[in-house]
Amino acid sequence: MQATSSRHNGLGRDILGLACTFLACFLLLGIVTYHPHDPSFSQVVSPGAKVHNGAGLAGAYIAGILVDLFGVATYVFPVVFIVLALKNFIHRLKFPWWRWVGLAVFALAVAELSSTALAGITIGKITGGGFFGQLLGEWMSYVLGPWGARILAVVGFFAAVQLLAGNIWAPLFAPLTTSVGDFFSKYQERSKRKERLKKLLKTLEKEGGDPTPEEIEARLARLEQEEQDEIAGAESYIGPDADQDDDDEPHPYIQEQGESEPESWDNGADDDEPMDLGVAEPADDQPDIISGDELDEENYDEDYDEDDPIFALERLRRSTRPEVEVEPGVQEVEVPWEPEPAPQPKAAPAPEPVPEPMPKQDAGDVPVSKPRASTGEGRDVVMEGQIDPEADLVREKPLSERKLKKLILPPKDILASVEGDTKSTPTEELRRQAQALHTTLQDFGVQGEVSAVRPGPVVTLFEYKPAPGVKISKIANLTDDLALALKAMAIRIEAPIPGKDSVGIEIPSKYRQTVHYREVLESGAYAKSESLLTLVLGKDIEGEPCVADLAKMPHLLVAGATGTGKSVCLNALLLSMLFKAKPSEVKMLLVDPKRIELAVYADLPHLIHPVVTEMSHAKNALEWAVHEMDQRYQAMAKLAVRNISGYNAKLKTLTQEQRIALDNPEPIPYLVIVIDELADLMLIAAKEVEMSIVRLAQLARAAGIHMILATQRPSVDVVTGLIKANFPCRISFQVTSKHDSRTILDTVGSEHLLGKGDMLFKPGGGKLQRIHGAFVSDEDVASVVGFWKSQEKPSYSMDFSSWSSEGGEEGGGEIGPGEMDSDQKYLDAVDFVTSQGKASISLLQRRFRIGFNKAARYIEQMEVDGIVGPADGSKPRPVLRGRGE
Ligand SMILES: Nc1ncnc2c1ncn2[C@@H]1O[C@H](COP(=O)(O)OP(=O)(O)OP(=O)(O)O)[C@@H](O)[C@H]1O
Repeated sequence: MQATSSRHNGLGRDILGLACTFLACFLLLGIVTYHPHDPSFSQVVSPGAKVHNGAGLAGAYIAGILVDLFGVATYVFPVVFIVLALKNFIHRLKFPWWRWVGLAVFALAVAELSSTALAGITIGKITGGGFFGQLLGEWMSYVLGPWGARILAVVGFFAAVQLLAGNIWAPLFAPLTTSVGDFFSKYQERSKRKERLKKLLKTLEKEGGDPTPEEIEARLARLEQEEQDEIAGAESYIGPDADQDDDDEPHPYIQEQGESEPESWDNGADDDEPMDLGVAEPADDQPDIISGDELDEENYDEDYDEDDPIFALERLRRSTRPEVEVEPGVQEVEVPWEPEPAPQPKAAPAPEPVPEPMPKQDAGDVPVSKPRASTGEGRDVVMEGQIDPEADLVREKPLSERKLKKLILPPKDILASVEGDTKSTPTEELRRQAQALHTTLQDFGVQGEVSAVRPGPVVTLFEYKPAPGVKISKIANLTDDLALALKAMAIRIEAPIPGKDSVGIEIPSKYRQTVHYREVLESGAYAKSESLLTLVLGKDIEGEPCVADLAKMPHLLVAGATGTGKSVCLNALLLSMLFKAKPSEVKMLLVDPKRIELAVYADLPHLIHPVVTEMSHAKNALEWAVHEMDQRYQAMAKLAVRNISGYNAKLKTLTQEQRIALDNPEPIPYLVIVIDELADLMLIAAKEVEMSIVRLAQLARAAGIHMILATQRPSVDVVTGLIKANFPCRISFQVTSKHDSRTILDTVGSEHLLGKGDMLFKPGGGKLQRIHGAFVSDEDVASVVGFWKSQEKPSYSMDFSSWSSEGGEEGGGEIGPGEMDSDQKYLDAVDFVTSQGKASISLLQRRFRIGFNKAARYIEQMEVDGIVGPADGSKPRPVLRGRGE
């Protein structure tokens, strides 16, 4: 039936492919051996005259008519048939419509050009553009003029080549655009420096005194550093400039992620480290701009400009320079900003609060770093040529240095290669099963016929069309009887199949195939999905890859009996995000009461907190998430946007002044909260946990916060009605009873699943879908996590052990004047805001790496102490006095 028809299809395609191959060869032969003296439709030769064409009389006639009509462009015709032949032979070969358009435009452009601009051009024995070329040329010259027509034809030619061959021009012009870009950025930097120096000289003039050139240079360097700090402060999350964003675009040939870079605000560096930006740029650029090369004797004389402050400084330097012969190298050393290229200057933030330093051998522990027997290739965690060939070296380097490297997404081949599991049930066996099914149903008094058989990787779907008058509930109730009669482990009946007049009977296949995670990851479904939160689920019963978008769900509940594939599924879901999103785009909060299931994710840079294993901390974590959601809503309200994508998009359009006026808003990454065992969490504080989860589930979508909850106890005290009402998307693995299935999916069915990742997926509002979960091994998980760890350390911004007390104190009790005088950090914060002349919560959060509550308390205390003024909307507060004044 189905199999037979697909075999017929395959045969038909093969025959068509052969026919196209013949036509391609025949045409090519006819065209290449075309001779103008051969007979054709437009030329009669005397009978018995010799035919020169290699394809005989037929070739002569066909080539003749084609050459008359298309001239040189005739050569395109064999190509058309070659493509058609390949398309029939190679099913996966894609030749989309725009390539056909490209081919047509190419032929027209060639025909036009060979009858006008390149008239007289001969390829083989074919000359000119034929009838159509001539017609097109004349018409275009009439409409656009001769030159206009030529330009359009040339542009058409190049456009056609681009359509056919992809973007080949960009790499060709890349060196040119880069050098032009470099030239302009150097020019810009130089002008900025001139401005700065002008201002400084004016200030110095006002101040009086007689500074030495070295002092001037030192002040200039300081000034520059301060400016960079300011910019870095403002852009600490966004990144210094658009260029860096562009740099982050993955290489199209390394990683097919054009598909997955919707938000370009990420600069690839650690967003929480403003000073890195300062360190990143000047090391190379500063000496270029001022010292050594540019101000040496030659340049000085050559580019001399009376008004140029740089030369004014050099004049001063020369006038005060001691008359001593100085070696050129020594002079370089004396330039005051030389020791500062990689400074940790005064505005540098406090060191990152990384609670547990990453053990050196972390990434080395990853088994994948060893060569794989299956592929025969080494699969180092850091792929050769993509980050650094020597992974160890990368790990040894200081963090700041590594941040300068761009973060790249893991390549898909970091996963173990999969071997095609192609053993499928023989057609004979399928026929026998269909017959047995038919007979058994007849035995139970159900009339009808098997209308289609669809074999899949794990189960085979038999479509059964009941005779008129048969109640489908009668078939649905026969599940166990059919399983017995067909000697099947478990049978699931879908009655009816949506949109069909049949009932689906799913019987386990004789040979169960494993759905490998890599297969689905490499499928078009995953590649095409642009969401950073695309989740790989597995394959449907017909073997089609299935992915889902967590951002749309917007939360997911996963339940199933123990040992049925939940942990593997969670790993697959987490990995799906790690293949698309950088730490600055998606943050994760993992809660793992069992302590071992998610332990492999420790030190993943996407984490905002080490994997939470203490349930009291997990409760705090959920409360924090609610608080974070409120903060995000406030931030979005400030920019008058409705969700985080709007927020991040609007941020990019803000000017520097607007940003400062809005208190330096920062881009908001997605936050994905994964709880591996909800039951354990509900045990300690069911009401509070439920309240937090429900609140998040109801509101967090717009704020970019999404939850994945897993449980092996799908009882009503864990998966409560309130939680269920707010989690429309659910996955159920095999469960032990109908009752559990109802608790999870509101319907029966998951008790008939086969375990080992076999699941029922309930999309929000949609029909239940049976999916065979993708299998991902622990080694693969470790490889991907190791890949990220080798690029960046986590920067934990939260501590849930102290969050509760911090939150508890918020707004609680009056703070007396001077109450915090013994808190050194508070005193530092006062000094800091005094030096800045303004104060805001986010400024303190960034500068001192403290939580929102603490920063808010500091600001409140400063207001009580009379150091800062009252709040004025979203503007920073003014500083009224310094400490001790
Ligand atoms: N998609 C899959 N394909 C093939 N086998 C799978 C798949 N998912 C899980 N398995 C098999 O099932 C076993 C149990 O899976 P897993 O550990 O994920 O179950 P679990 O539901 O998390 O169990 P527990 O609740 O006890 O932790 C795995 O060791 C694996 O061999």
